[in-house]
Amino acid sequence: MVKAVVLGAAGGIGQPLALLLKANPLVTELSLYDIVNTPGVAADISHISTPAKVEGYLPADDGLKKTLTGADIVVIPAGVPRKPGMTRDDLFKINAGIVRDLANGIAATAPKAFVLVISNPVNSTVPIVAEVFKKAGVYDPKRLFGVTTLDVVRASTFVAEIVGDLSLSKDVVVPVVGGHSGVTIVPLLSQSSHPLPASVDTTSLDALVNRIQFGGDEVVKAKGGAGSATLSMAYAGAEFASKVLRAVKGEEGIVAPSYVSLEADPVGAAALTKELGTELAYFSSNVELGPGGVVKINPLGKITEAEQTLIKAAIPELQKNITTGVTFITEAKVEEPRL
Ligand SMILES: NC(=O)c1ccc[n+]([C@@H]2O[C@H](COP(=O)([O-])OP(=O)(O)OC[C@H]3O[C@@H](n4cnc5c(N)ncnc54)[C@H](O)[C@@H]3O)[C@@H](O)[C@H]2O)c1
Ligand SMILES: O=C(O)C[C@H](O)C(=O)O
Repeated sequence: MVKAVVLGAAGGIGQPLALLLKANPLVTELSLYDIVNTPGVAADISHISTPAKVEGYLPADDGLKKTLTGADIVVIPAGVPRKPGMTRDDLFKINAGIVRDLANGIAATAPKAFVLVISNPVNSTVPIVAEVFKKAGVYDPKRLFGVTTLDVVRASTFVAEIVGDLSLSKDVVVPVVGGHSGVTIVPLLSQSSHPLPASVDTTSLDALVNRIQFGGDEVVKAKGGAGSATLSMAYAGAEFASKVLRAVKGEEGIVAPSYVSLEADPVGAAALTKELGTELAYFSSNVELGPGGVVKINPLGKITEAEQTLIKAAIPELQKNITTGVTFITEAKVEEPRL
């Protein structure tokens, strides 16, 4: 029995993600939560002829608690998306509080669930969830993931396009490491399962790296104010959730990049830190998954000088994003009781 939860389930990502989870044979119960429209979304999805039982809740009548009771995996796409001209960090002001409140709900009701954070800026929202869990005394770094799968999906697609055979895109594996925003997104194209054609010169390679780093902006621009990636994100989120669930069920050898706390695997973290040449509390690297979540954080391995330069550029930005997330909780002002 697996109960999956989507928080933010009526949104652009939430609806198709809920649909894909309903279609996942590993999911037996699907609980949907949003501040609007969840009963309608749940009623609609519940008519799909797959086994998962579907419920939808709003905040009233302890809806968050009912949603989360018995949850095994919680995926969070709640929050506002970008409009043209905004960075993901511009979303922090609104999304930090949303993610904090939802994390408090998870800590109280489903502290053992695997938590997959989609809400941006991921580099900061994952530390927010961790700090909330630490405060509540329920933190297990092996169970908390920032979803960076969309970067991996984009890299696979764009490489397949360049190789000239889109039918390969499902098989192309490119590790994308670092974090999930602009320069913190570092594709390791030298480790691509499918090497780039010799015709790809340095200029084209730089353009490809840039497209993977700023693929989100491409969609934001194309949507012209109507939000950011939703459908490709739902696909990516469902893929990553499925990997976590397959690993929980005992399938071995599941590896995927994800933005995790380096506390999840101190041994792997030590090797990674040596490669990075600096200590970071969170980083997205290839992570081996098992029944308890993170089993091993893999090192970067052999990378090119150009990739080393990209990593160097990512580090200060990541440091800043992590501190922003951590201090949002640790330095939060205690609200004065109102008389
Ligand atoms: N990690 C990634 O790769 C990635 C990719 C795409 C988008 N995102 C992020 O995902 C988030 C959602 O994007 P979207 O396009 O689905 O936005 P959206 O506005 O379409 O949907 C967000 C949903 O969250 C709900 N919501 C707001 N506050 C809530 C709360 N307190 N509790 C529960 N639900 C709440 C809204 O009602 C809405 O239905 C954004 O922050 C976006 O930047 C991340
Ligand atoms: O670009 C965005 O704001 C959404 C998401 O993070 C993406 O990469 O598409």
